[in-house]
Amino acid sequence: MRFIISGGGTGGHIYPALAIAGGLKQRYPGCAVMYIGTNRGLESDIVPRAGYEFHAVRAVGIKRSLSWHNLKVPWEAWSGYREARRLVRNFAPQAVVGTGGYVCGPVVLAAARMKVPTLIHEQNALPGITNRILSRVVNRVAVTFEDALTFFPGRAPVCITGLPVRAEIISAERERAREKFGVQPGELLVLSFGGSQGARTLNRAVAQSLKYLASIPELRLLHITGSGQYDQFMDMLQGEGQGNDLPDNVTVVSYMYDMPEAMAAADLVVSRAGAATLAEITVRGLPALLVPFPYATGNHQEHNARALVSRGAAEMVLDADFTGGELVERIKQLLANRSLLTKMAEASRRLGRPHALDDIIDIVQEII
Ligand SMILES: CC(=O)N[C@H]1[C@@H](OP(=O)(O)OP(=O)(O)OC[C@H]2O[C@@H](n3ccc(=O)[nH]c3=O)[C@H](O)[C@@H]2O)O[C@H](CO)[C@@H](O)[C@@H]1O
Repeated sequence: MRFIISGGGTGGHIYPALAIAGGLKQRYPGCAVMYIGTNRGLESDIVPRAGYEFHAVRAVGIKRSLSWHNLKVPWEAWSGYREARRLVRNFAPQAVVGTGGYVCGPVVLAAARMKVPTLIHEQNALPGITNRILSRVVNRVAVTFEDALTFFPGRAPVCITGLPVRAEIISAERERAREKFGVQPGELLVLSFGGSQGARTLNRAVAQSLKYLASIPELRLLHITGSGQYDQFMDMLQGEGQGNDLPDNVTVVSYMYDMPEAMAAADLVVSRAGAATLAEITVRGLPALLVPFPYATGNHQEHNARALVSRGAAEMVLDADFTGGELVERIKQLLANRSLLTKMAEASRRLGRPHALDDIIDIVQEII
Protein backbone atom coordinates (compact mmCIF):
# COMPACT_ATOMS: atom_id res chain seq x y z
CA MET A 1 0.00 0.00 0.00
CA ARG A 2 1.14 3.55 -0.74
CA PHE A 3 -0.25 6.80 0.66
CA ILE A 4 0.45 10.48 0.23
CA ILE A 5 -0.27 12.85 3.12
CA SER A 6 -0.22 16.60 2.74
CA GLY A 7 -0.85 19.45 5.14
CA GLY A 8 1.27 22.29 6.32
CA GLY A 9 2.13 25.78 7.32
CA THR A 10 1.48 25.43 11.05
CA GLY A 11 1.55 22.67 13.63
CA GLY A 12 -2.23 22.72 13.66
CA HIS A 13 -2.28 21.08 10.22
CA ILE A 14 0.91 19.03 10.55
CA TYR A 15 0.29 17.10 13.79
CA PRO A 16 -3.07 15.69 12.64
CA ALA A 17 -1.36 14.73 9.34
CA LEU A 18 1.36 12.87 11.25
CA ALA A 19 -1.26 11.18 13.43
CA ILE A 20 -3.05 9.97 10.30
CA ALA A 21 0.27 8.79 8.79
CA GLY A 22 0.89 6.81 11.99
CA GLY A 23 -2.63 5.35 11.85
CA LEU A 24 -2.08 4.20 8.27
CA LYS A 25 1.21 2.54 9.23
CA GLN A 26 -0.61 0.66 11.98
CA ARG A 27 -3.54 -0.41 9.81
CA TYR A 28 -1.36 -1.33 6.83
CA PRO A 29 1.96 -2.62 8.22
CA GLY A 30 4.76 -2.09 5.74
CA CYS A 31 2.87 0.58 3.75
CA ALA A 32 4.84 3.45 2.22
CA VAL A 33 3.89 7.00 3.21
CA MET A 34 5.10 10.09 1.39
CA TYR A 35 4.51 13.53 2.91
CA ILE A 36 4.23 16.56 0.66
CA GLY A 37 4.62 20.04 2.12
CA THR A 38 6.45 23.25 1.32
CA ASN A 39 10.03 24.20 2.08
CA ARG A 40 8.89 27.27 3.98
CA GLY A 41 6.41 25.62 6.34
CA LEU A 42 7.19 24.06 9.70
CA GLU A 43 6.56 20.66 8.10
CA SER A 44 9.94 20.68 6.33
CA ASP A 45 11.52 20.45 9.81
CA ILE A 46 9.01 18.32 11.72
CA VAL A 47 8.15 15.66 9.13
CA PRO A 48 11.67 14.33 8.32
CA ARG A 49 12.34 14.19 12.10
CA ALA A 50 9.26 12.00 12.42
CA GLY A 51 10.88 9.63 9.93
CA TYR A 52 8.69 10.19 6.87
CA GLU A 53 9.82 10.69 3.29
CA PHE A 54 9.30 14.40 2.65
CA HIS A 55 8.95 16.25 -0.64
CA ALA A 56 8.31 19.93 -1.15
CA VAL A 57 6.23 21.65 -3.81
CA ARG A 58 5.56 25.33 -4.37
CA ALA A 59 2.34 26.59 -2.83
CA VAL A 60 1.06 30.10 -2.35
CA GLY A 61 -1.74 31.75 -0.51
CA ILE A 62 -3.48 34.86 -1.72
CA LYS A 63 -2.89 37.87 0.54
CA ARG A 64 -6.22 39.24 1.67
CA SER A 65 -5.06 42.83 1.09
CA LEU A 66 -3.99 44.33 -2.25
CA SER A 67 -0.40 43.24 -2.78
CA TRP A 68 2.23 42.81 -5.52
CA HIS A 69 2.68 39.35 -4.11
CA ASN A 70 -0.67 38.38 -5.65
CA LEU A 71 0.71 38.92 -9.19
CA LYS A 72 3.00 35.90 -8.69
CA VAL A 73 0.16 33.69 -7.52
CA PRO A 74 -1.06 32.18 -10.82
CA TRP A 75 2.46 31.20 -11.95
CA GLU A 76 3.46 29.77 -8.55
CA ALA A 77 0.18 27.90 -8.23
CA TRP A 78 0.57 26.38 -11.70
CA SER A 79 4.20 25.36 -10.98
CA GLY A 80 3.19 23.80 -7.65
CA TYR A 81 0.37 21.92 -9.31
CA ARG A 82 2.75 20.46 -11.92
CA GLU A 83 5.26 19.47 -9.24
CA ALA A 84 2.51 17.80 -7.23
CA ARG A 85 1.23 15.98 -10.34
CA ARG A 86 4.67 14.59 -11.02
CA LEU A 87 5.07 13.35 -7.43
CA VAL A 88 1.63 11.72 -7.43
CA ARG A 89 2.24 10.06 -10.80
CA ASN A 90 5.64 8.66 -9.81
CA PHE A 91 4.59 7.50 -6.32
CA ALA A 92 1.27 6.04 -7.54
CA PRO A 93 -0.52 6.08 -4.16
CA GLN A 94 -3.75 4.20 -3.37
CA ALA A 95 -5.10 7.30 -1.60
CA VAL A 96 -4.16 10.90 -0.79
CA VAL A 97 -5.12 12.59 2.49
CA GLY A 98 -4.99 16.37 3.00
CA THR A 99 -5.23 18.13 6.37
CA GLY A 100 -5.40 21.75 5.24
CA GLY A 101 -2.98 24.59 4.62
CA TYR A 102 -2.21 26.01 1.16
CA VAL A 103 0.04 23.14 0.15
CA CYS A 104 -2.87 20.72 0.24
CA GLY A 105 -4.40 22.58 -2.68
CA PRO A 106 -2.08 21.46 -5.52
CA VAL A 107 -1.49 18.00 -4.02
CA VAL A 108 -5.10 16.99 -3.44
CA LEU A 109 -6.27 18.64 -6.66
CA ALA A 110 -3.64 16.80 -8.71
CA ALA A 111 -4.61 13.48 -7.10
CA ALA A 112 -8.33 14.04 -7.63
CA ARG A 113 -7.80 14.89 -11.28
CA MET A 114 -5.72 11.74 -11.69
CA LYS A 115 -8.60 9.73 -10.19
CA VAL A 116 -6.66 8.79 -7.06
CA PRO A 117 -9.10 8.48 -4.09
CA THR A 118 -8.88 11.57 -1.86
CA LEU A 119 -9.92 12.57 1.67
CA ILE A 120 -9.52 15.90 3.44
CA HIS A 121 -9.66 16.44 7.19
CA GLU A 122 -10.76 19.80 8.64
CA GLN A 123 -9.66 20.63 12.20
CA ASN A 124 -11.69 23.75 12.95
CA ALA A 125 -15.36 24.63 13.32
CA LEU A 126 -14.79 27.35 10.70
CA PRO A 127 -13.06 25.55 7.82
CA GLY A 128 -10.01 26.96 6.05
CA ILE A 129 -10.28 28.25 2.50
CA THR A 130 -8.16 25.46 0.94
CA ASN A 131 -10.32 22.70 2.38
CA ARG A 132 -13.51 24.51 1.36
CA ILE A 133 -12.36 24.64 -2.24
CA LEU A 134 -11.01 21.08 -2.23
CA SER A 135 -14.28 19.71 -0.85
CA ARG A 136 -15.66 20.11 -4.40
CA VAL A 137 -13.22 17.63 -5.89
CA VAL A 138 -12.45 15.06 -3.17
CA ASN A 139 -14.16 11.73 -2.48
CA ARG A 140 -14.70 12.33 1.25
CA VAL A 141 -14.49 15.07 3.86
CA ALA A 142 -13.85 14.41 7.57
CA VAL A 143 -14.54 17.16 10.10
CA THR A 144 -13.76 17.68 13.76
CA PHE A 145 -16.85 19.69 14.69
CA GLU A 146 -20.45 19.16 13.66
CA ASP A 147 -20.58 22.96 13.22
CA ALA A 148 -18.29 22.67 10.17
CA LEU A 149 -20.83 20.59 8.22
CA THR A 150 -22.67 23.58 6.78
CA PHE A 151 -19.49 24.75 5.04
CA PHE A 152 -19.26 21.58 2.98
CA PRO A 153 -22.52 21.35 1.06
CA GLY A 154 -20.81 19.79 -1.99
CA ARG A 155 -21.22 16.33 -3.42
CA ALA A 156 -18.57 14.57 -1.29
CA PRO A 157 -19.99 12.80 1.79
CA VAL A 158 -18.93 14.49 5.03
CA CYS A 159 -18.27 12.57 8.28
CA ILE A 160 -17.75 13.88 11.80
CA THR A 161 -14.67 12.02 13.03
CA GLY A 162 -13.16 14.44 15.51
CA LEU A 163 -9.44 15.20 15.70
CA PRO A 164 -6.93 12.49 16.59
CA VAL A 165 -5.29 13.09 19.97
CA ARG A 166 -2.11 11.51 21.37
CA ALA A 167 -2.81 8.02 22.76
CA GLU A 168 -1.49 9.11 26.18
CA ILE A 169 -4.20 11.78 26.46
CA ILE A 170 -6.74 8.95 26.57
CA SER A 171 -4.71 6.48 28.62
CA ALA A 172 -3.29 8.77 31.37
CA GLU A 173 -4.60 7.68 34.79
CA ARG A 174 -6.25 10.36 36.87
CA GLU A 175 -5.27 9.15 40.36
CA ARG A 176 -1.61 8.67 39.42
CA ALA A 177 -1.56 12.06 37.71
CA ARG A 178 -3.11 13.83 40.73
CA GLU A 179 -0.50 12.29 42.99
CA LYS A 180 2.25 13.45 40.65
CA PHE A 181 1.01 17.05 40.73
CA GLY A 182 0.44 16.97 44.50
CA VAL A 183 -3.34 17.40 44.32
CA GLN A 184 -4.87 16.56 47.73
CA PRO A 185 -8.16 14.65 48.05
CA GLY A 186 -11.06 17.08 47.79
CA GLU A 187 -8.97 19.71 45.99
CA LEU A 188 -9.99 21.03 42.61
CA LEU A 189 -7.19 21.39 40.08
CA VAL A 190 -7.47 24.27 37.60
CA LEU A 191 -5.13 23.86 34.62
CA SER A 192 -4.54 27.09 32.72
CA PHE A 193 -2.52 27.52 29.52
CA GLY A 194 -2.66 29.44 26.27
CA GLY A 195 -2.03 26.96 23.44
CA SER A 196 1.41 25.75 22.48
CA GLN A 197 2.96 29.25 22.61
CA GLY A 198 1.29 30.53 25.77
CA ALA A 199 -0.95 33.59 25.81
CA ARG A 200 -0.23 37.00 27.27
CA THR A 201 -3.88 37.63 28.04
CA LEU A 202 -4.11 34.49 30.16
CA ASN A 203 -0.78 35.19 31.85
CA ARG A 204 -1.87 38.70 32.77
CA ALA A 205 -5.25 37.57 34.13
CA VAL A 206 -3.64 34.81 36.19
CA ALA A 207 -0.98 37.22 37.52
CA GLN A 208 -3.67 39.74 38.48
CA SER A 209 -5.80 37.16 40.28
CA LEU A 210 -3.15 34.89 41.76
CA LYS A 211 -3.43 36.27 45.30
CA TYR A 212 -7.16 35.69 45.37
CA LEU A 213 -7.01 32.26 43.71
CA ALA A 214 -4.30 31.16 46.12
CA SER A 215 -6.54 32.06 49.04
CA ILE A 216 -9.27 29.57 48.05
CA PRO A 217 -8.49 26.56 50.23
CA GLU A 218 -9.95 23.84 48.00
CA LEU A 219 -8.31 25.14 44.84
CA ARG A 220 -4.98 24.20 43.28
CA LEU A 221 -3.68 26.00 40.20
CA LEU A 222 -1.31 24.68 37.57
CA HIS A 223 -0.46 27.51 35.19
CA ILE A 224 1.62 27.19 31.99
CA THR A 225 3.05 30.49 30.78
CA GLY A 226 4.38 29.42 27.37
CA SER A 227 8.10 28.87 26.72
CA GLY A 228 9.10 32.44 25.91
CA GLN A 229 6.87 34.05 28.51
CA TYR A 230 7.94 32.69 31.90
CA ASP A 231 10.15 35.62 32.88
CA GLN A 232 7.58 38.12 31.70
CA PHE A 233 4.94 36.35 33.81
CA MET A 234 7.19 36.52 36.87
CA ASP A 235 7.67 40.26 36.22
CA MET A 236 3.88 40.65 36.03
CA LEU A 237 3.62 38.94 39.43
CA GLN A 238 6.17 41.36 40.88
CA GLY A 239 4.13 44.20 39.44
CA GLU A 240 1.08 42.83 41.29
CA GLY A 241 3.05 42.89 44.54
CA GLN A 242 3.52 39.13 44.61
CA GLY A 243 7.14 38.15 45.30
CA ASN A 244 8.95 35.34 43.52
CA ASP A 245 7.78 32.81 46.11
CA LEU A 246 4.62 31.22 44.84
CA PRO A 247 1.85 30.13 47.22
CA ASP A 248 1.85 26.39 48.07
CA ASN A 249 -1.24 25.63 46.03
CA VAL A 250 0.10 27.27 42.85
CA THR A 251 2.54 25.74 40.37
CA VAL A 252 3.83 27.69 37.39
CA VAL A 253 5.83 26.14 34.55
CA SER A 254 6.95 27.56 31.22
CA TYR A 255 5.97 24.51 29.13
CA MET A 256 4.24 21.28 30.04
CA TYR A 257 5.88 18.29 28.39
CA ASP A 258 3.47 16.03 30.19
CA MET A 259 0.16 17.46 29.04
CA PRO A 260 -1.61 14.06 29.09
CA GLU A 261 -1.05 13.77 32.85
CA ALA A 262 -1.83 17.44 33.48
CA MET A 263 -5.19 16.98 31.72
CA ALA A 264 -5.83 13.71 33.54
CA ALA A 265 -5.30 15.43 36.89
CA ALA A 266 -7.37 18.56 36.10
CA ASP A 267 -10.96 19.36 37.11
CA LEU A 268 -11.28 22.53 35.04
CA VAL A 269 -9.29 23.90 32.10
CA VAL A 270 -8.81 27.58 31.31
CA SER A 271 -7.32 27.93 27.82
CA ARG A 272 -7.34 29.19 24.26
CA ALA A 273 -9.61 27.36 21.81
CA GLY A 274 -7.26 25.68 19.33
CA ALA A 275 -8.71 22.53 17.78
CA ALA A 276 -6.15 20.14 19.33
CA THR A 277 -6.66 21.57 22.80
CA LEU A 278 -10.44 21.22 22.51
CA ALA A 279 -10.16 17.65 21.20
CA GLU A 280 -8.04 16.81 24.25
CA ILE A 281 -10.37 18.55 26.69
CA THR A 282 -13.44 16.77 25.35
CA VAL A 283 -11.79 13.34 25.12
CA ARG A 284 -11.00 13.72 28.86
CA GLY A 285 -14.51 15.05 29.55
CA LEU A 286 -13.27 18.26 31.19
CA PRO A 287 -15.29 21.43 31.72
CA ALA A 288 -13.54 24.50 30.31
CA LEU A 289 -13.39 28.26 30.40
CA LEU A 290 -12.27 29.28 26.91
CA VAL A 291 -10.62 32.52 25.80
CA PRO A 292 -10.31 32.27 21.99
CA PHE A 293 -7.22 33.76 20.35
CA PRO A 294 -8.82 36.71 18.51
CA TYR A 295 -6.27 36.88 15.68
CA ALA A 296 -6.58 33.28 14.44
CA THR A 297 -7.51 33.17 10.72
CA GLY A 298 -11.16 34.14 10.26
CA ASN A 299 -11.48 34.18 14.09
CA HIS A 300 -11.87 30.39 13.90
CA GLN A 301 -11.03 29.87 17.58
CA GLU A 302 -14.20 31.68 18.57
CA HIS A 303 -16.16 29.30 16.31
CA ASN A 304 -14.37 26.36 17.93
CA ALA A 305 -15.19 27.67 21.40
CA ARG A 306 -18.84 28.22 20.49
CA ALA A 307 -19.09 24.60 19.37
CA LEU A 308 -18.45 23.62 23.01
CA VAL A 309 -20.34 26.49 24.62
CA SER A 310 -23.53 25.84 22.62
CA ARG A 311 -23.56 22.25 23.95
CA GLY A 312 -23.01 23.23 27.56
CA ALA A 313 -19.45 21.89 27.76
CA ALA A 314 -17.67 25.21 28.26
CA GLU A 315 -17.98 28.88 29.05
CA MET A 316 -16.33 31.52 26.88
CA VAL A 317 -14.87 34.93 27.64
CA LEU A 318 -13.62 37.06 24.76
CA ASP A 319 -9.96 38.05 24.86
CA ALA A 320 -10.78 41.75 25.30
CA ASP A 321 -12.90 41.01 28.39
CA PHE A 322 -10.57 38.54 30.04
CA THR A 323 -9.12 40.28 33.10
CA GLY A 324 -8.03 38.99 36.49
CA GLY A 325 -11.38 40.15 37.91
CA GLU A 326 -13.31 38.21 35.26
CA LEU A 327 -11.27 35.06 35.88
CA VAL A 328 -11.92 35.29 39.64
CA GLU A 329 -15.64 35.86 39.06
CA ARG A 330 -15.96 32.84 36.72
CA ILE A 331 -13.99 30.54 38.99
CA LYS A 332 -15.99 31.65 42.04
CA GLN A 333 -19.26 30.92 40.22
CA LEU A 334 -18.10 27.51 39.04
CA LEU A 335 -16.79 26.52 42.47
CA ALA A 336 -20.08 27.56 44.05
CA ASN A 337 -22.00 25.43 41.59
CA ARG A 338 -20.41 22.00 41.52
CA SER A 339 -23.43 20.44 39.84
CA LEU A 340 -22.90 22.83 36.90
CA LEU A 341 -19.28 21.70 36.69
CA THR A 342 -20.44 18.09 36.61
CA LYS A 343 -22.98 18.85 33.88
CA MET A 344 -20.32 20.65 31.83
CA ALA A 345 -17.99 17.68 32.26
CA GLU A 346 -20.68 15.30 31.00
CA ALA A 347 -21.44 17.54 28.00
CA SER A 348 -17.73 17.74 27.25
CA ARG A 349 -17.35 13.96 27.35
CA ARG A 350 -20.28 13.57 24.95
CA LEU A 351 -18.39 15.73 22.44
CA GLY A 352 -15.14 13.80 22.84
CA ARG A 353 -14.13 11.47 20.04
CA PRO A 354 -11.57 9.01 21.32
CA HIS A 355 -11.85 6.92 18.13
CA ALA A 356 -11.14 9.79 15.73
CA LEU A 357 -8.01 8.23 14.26
CA ASP A 358 -9.64 4.83 13.68
CA ASP A 359 -12.66 6.49 12.08
CA ILE A 360 -10.43 8.49 9.71
CA ILE A 361 -8.45 5.38 8.70
CA ASP A 362 -11.78 3.54 8.15
CA ILE A 363 -12.70 6.24 5.62
CA VAL A 364 -9.37 5.80 3.85
CA GLN A 365 -10.09 2.07 3.70
CA GLU A 366 -13.52 2.78 2.22
CA ILE A 367 -12.29 5.13 -0.50
CA ILE A 368 -9.55 2.80 -1.69
C1 LIG B 1 -2.71 30.32 17.21
C2 LIG B 1 -3.44 29.50 16.20
O1 LIG B 1 -3.85 29.98 15.14
N1 LIG B 1 -3.58 28.21 16.51
C3 LIG B 1 -4.21 27.25 15.61
C4 LIG B 1 -3.33 26.02 15.49
O2 LIG B 1 -3.23 25.51 16.80
P1 LIG B 1 -1.97 24.99 17.58
O3 LIG B 1 -1.57 23.70 17.02
O4 LIG B 1 -0.95 26.06 17.73
O5 LIG B 1 -2.69 24.88 19.01
P2 LIG B 1 -3.73 23.86 19.60
O6 LIG B 1 -4.45 24.51 20.69
O7 LIG B 1 -4.57 23.25 18.55
O8 LIG B 1 -2.75 22.76 20.23
C5 LIG B 1 -1.84 23.03 21.22
C6 LIG B 1 -1.17 21.72 21.55
O9 LIG B 1 -0.03 21.94 22.35
C7 LIG B 1 -0.10 21.12 23.50
N2 LIG B 1 0.62 21.80 24.60
C8 LIG B 1 0.38 23.11 24.88
C9 LIG B 1 1.06 23.74 25.91
C10 LIG B 1 1.99 23.00 26.67
O10 LIG B 1 2.64 23.49 27.60
N3 LIG B 1 2.18 21.69 26.36
C11 LIG B 1 1.52 21.06 25.34
O11 LIG B 1 1.73 19.88 25.11
C12 LIG B 1 -1.57 20.94 23.77
O12 LIG B 1 -1.79 19.81 24.57
C13 LIG B 1 -2.09 20.79 22.33
O13 LIG B 1 -1.91 19.48 21.87
O14 LIG B 1 -3.97 25.06 14.63
C14 LIG B 1 -5.24 24.59 15.08
C15 LIG B 1 -5.78 23.59 14.05
O15 LIG B 1 -5.84 24.15 12.78
C16 LIG B 1 -6.19 25.78 15.25
O16 LIG B 1 -7.41 25.32 15.81
C17 LIG B 1 -5.56 26.82 16.18
O17 LIG B 1 -6.41 27.94 16.29
